[in-house]
Amino acid sequence: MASLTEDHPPIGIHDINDESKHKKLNTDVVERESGEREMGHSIHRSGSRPQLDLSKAAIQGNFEEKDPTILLPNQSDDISHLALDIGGSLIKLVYFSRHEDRSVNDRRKKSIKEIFGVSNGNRRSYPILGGRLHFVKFETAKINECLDFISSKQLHRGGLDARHWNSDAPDNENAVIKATGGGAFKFADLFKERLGVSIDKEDEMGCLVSGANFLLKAIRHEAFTHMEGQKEFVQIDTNDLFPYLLVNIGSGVSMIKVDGDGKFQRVSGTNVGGGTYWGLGKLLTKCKSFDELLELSQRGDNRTIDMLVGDIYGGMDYSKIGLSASTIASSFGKAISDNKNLEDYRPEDISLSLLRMISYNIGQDIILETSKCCCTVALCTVPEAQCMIYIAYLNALRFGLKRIFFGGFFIRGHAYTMDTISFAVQFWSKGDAQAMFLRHEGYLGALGAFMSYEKHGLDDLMVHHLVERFPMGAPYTGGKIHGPPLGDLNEKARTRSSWISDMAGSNLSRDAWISWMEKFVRKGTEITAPVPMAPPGTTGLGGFEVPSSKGDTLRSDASNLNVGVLHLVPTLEVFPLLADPKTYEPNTIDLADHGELEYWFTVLSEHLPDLVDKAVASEGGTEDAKRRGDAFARAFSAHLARLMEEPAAYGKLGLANLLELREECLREFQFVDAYRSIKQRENEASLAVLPDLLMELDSMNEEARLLTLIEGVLAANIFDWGSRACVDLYHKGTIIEIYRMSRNKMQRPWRVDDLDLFKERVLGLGEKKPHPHKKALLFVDNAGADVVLGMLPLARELLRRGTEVVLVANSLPALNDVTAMELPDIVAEAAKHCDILRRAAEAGGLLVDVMINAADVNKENSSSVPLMVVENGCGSPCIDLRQVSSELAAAAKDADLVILEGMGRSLHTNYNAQFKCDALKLAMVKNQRLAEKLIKGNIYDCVCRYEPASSDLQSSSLC
Ligand SMILES: Nc1ncnc2c1ncn2[C@@H]1O[C@H](COP(=O)(O)OP(=O)(O)O)[C@@H](O)[C@H]1O
Ligand SMILES: CC(C)(COP(=O)(O)O)[C@@H](O)C(=O)NCCC(=O)O
Ligand SMILES: [Mn+2]
Repeated sequence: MASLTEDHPPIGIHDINDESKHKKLNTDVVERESGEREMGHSIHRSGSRPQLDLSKAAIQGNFEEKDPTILLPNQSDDISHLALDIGGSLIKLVYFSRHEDRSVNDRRKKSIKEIFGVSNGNRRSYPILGGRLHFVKFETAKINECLDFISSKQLHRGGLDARHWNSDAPDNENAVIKATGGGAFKFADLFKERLGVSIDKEDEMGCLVSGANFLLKAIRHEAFTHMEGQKEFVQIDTNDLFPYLLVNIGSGVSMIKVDGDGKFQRVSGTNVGGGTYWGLGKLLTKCKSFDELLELSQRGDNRTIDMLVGDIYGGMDYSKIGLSASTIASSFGKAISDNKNLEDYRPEDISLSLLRMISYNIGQDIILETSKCCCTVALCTVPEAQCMIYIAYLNALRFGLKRIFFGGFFIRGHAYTMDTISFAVQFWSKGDAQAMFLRHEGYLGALGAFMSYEKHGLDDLMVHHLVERFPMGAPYTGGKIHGPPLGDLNEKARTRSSWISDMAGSNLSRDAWISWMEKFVRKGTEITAPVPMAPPGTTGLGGFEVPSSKGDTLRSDASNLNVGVLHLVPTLEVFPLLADPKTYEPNTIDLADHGELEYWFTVLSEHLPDLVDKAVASEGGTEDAKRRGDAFARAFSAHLARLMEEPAAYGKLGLANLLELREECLREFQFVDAYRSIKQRENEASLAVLPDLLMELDSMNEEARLLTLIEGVLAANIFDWGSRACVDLYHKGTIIEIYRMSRNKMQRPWRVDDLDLFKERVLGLGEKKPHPHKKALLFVDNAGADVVLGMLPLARELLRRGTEVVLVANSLPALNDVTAMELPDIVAEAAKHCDILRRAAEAGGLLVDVMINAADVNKENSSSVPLMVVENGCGSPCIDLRQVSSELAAAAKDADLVILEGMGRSLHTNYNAQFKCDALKLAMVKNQRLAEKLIKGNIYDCVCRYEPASSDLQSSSLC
């Protein structure tokens, strides 16, 4: 069983290459490092607080360098980003790292700022810089490892980058770290000695409370109930949070009545707590870790060692005082007469007996303390932890508190412990009070200390500002490469290329759209999978065993996979056009249904080898890339395995979360854009034929044109490298065959077909006049044909009708989705051949850098409704509209039409979303099961769902 006392492999992916660097940093590390490695040496990265002292700043080294190191000699103690809770058993660290600087040359941004008047952080008097909150713990007994960790990351000096700007300077005399817990006093000198920093001591109870308040207000899925193995997240109404009882079970136990921010009273406590259980357990069982001890208890039978009432009363109850024969009369009492040695008892039984005894004693002590003694409780029949919980309940009762939140590392996310606690609270309160647990149970104090830094500006963070992401702990990143090396990329690509051209030569002339389609074929033949289609197992998963599920036993790695890094993105906002953000649920598919989870688990697992191949090839197929590919596969598989075991481990789980997790894992291992070359090739091929498509469209009447345009969007949505069925298609046929098949499937009625309704609005009907929308937000999906031949022509049609168009694309790559960074070039290329697009793009500020032939521009005709591009704030094939970029939120303010395109954005998420404005959801369903479930149809069926904003919201017609 792995434990804190074992030597973990080094932390983070870069450590794989340099095992000596962090050797023996023995932690339950829950953090990510990749982002930090990506960072440049920029001034913006110097900490979580903006108050940098820039006086005497100087560039160090070569002025010609792109990102020269900047020295800030006077920067002192005002970068707050490390806080500690040094407890009797564990040291908890919370630290903040800045997001990597993404200030790339994005011509889109300038115009967006001008048009919408938004810039990051303009809602605050000083900017909050985006970053990440990391959670790490160490054993207090191994404080030197903690100091090494802080020192290796230079956390005491304002972050990783500090070593760049001040590497030769002596440690800063004035540096101060906020810390709470007894160790803040005990180890203050050690910190000064080893790190040169002073400890600013914060009150422990105050920190616990402010940590709990912060979590309960800012994290969507922080609090949960746990009954009979079922975890259920509770959305706390922040206006109705107080009062509550906070029971922190650490080494000792504290019970705190919380009435508000900074308003609390410690009402009870005891010295017999988690530390007692662990300490005695260690002595008696020789267990090496707390988890091992806890796991033993699950297989224990305390009756072999505890003296029960029945043992004393000859098997009978002592009914006069209400004690049953099975009640523990004396913990460990049997050892008196058994005449056995310690070795003769099973460690499992000792552990369980101890767990019960400790809990019982905690209860009894607090009874005395609170003068609420109840002798029936002293020998009560309820199991283990319930006595102390009874006391918690008594206290809750005393103060009229209905909610009891349990924190502290004793809980350890342990299902058995939580179930016992919940049962007891429910039992004694007759269902009136509720026990709730916190995902960041052990980090309340450290978070509170972190919050106590003045002016770091995190106090008013809202739920949508925080995105939790899951890095991998050390055990999964330290592995070796498995499987044979990748084959010869060129050879495979050549073979495939000639095969595709053979196939492409046939049967084209029958098609009406032959002119541009023919060219597409020619271009399309160049679109080969740029990476080998290696058989599963040759990379990534080869040789890797996913951690086995152990049913109800504790997982050694669970604490590495329990809490993630909290990404603070203060510029995220709730999409303003959501009809009701409170009831909005992005996921259409709830993975709480185990059958559903199993299905998607299989889909994602089967897609993994192919994805790893693409990712490795996208990074040049180097040894390093293969190593990272392998680590990515391990990490993602471990997450999937963990979620299979406990679907709610990381908060409420929907399909969108799984798909995002995959993208996050790729980024974790520095796969910046796995489908980059596929996207490029498909863009080129599509752009080459766009003018012909546009010509053809222009020759149609407006009704035929609108139909063809919507058909085009649906047909082109087939180019989806995330769908197993589609990827299989790409292996079997040419791009042209796929497109043709797709167009042929376009016969109406589609499975969900509201086109007539949409047409009526856009073109009018009979007496009804056309009523163009003022402004449309087009959430685009895939690169290549999807955006170029599908969404751009649709955008052009809207522009032509006087509708302002905003193309909304991903901020970060995900599968073959087009990103906001890529779109301006695509639009610019398209605009070369299209006046409407060109003028609109100019008006939208997208064409500022493009060489436009002056003669082409008809000045009189140059005014146009604008075409713009905004980023959506995410990097996933799905979209959670509770967390979008501020620029999208600003762009949405006066929009009256939202078009969501693709399976991820309009089916997996948002299929049931209601908007304040008209909404058009367009997608091809590229998964049989989803087609059956969602639209009672089949794979490749299409959805054209139009929902007008009007109060008489019409239900879509399922054909
Ligand atoms: N990995 C672990 N190592 C040691 N103790 C652990 C571990 N996980 C859970 N525990 C339990 O958590 C207790 C410490 O809880 P914590 O909230 O950190 O309190 P403290 O601040 O007093 O150290 C330990 O005494 C033990 O019962
Ligand atoms: C990841 C996707 C949502 C992307 O689809 P898109 O949004 O591009 O239409 C989709 O490919 C998907 O659900 N794939 C997994 C299902 C499957 O392989 O059948
Ligand atoms: Mn997509």
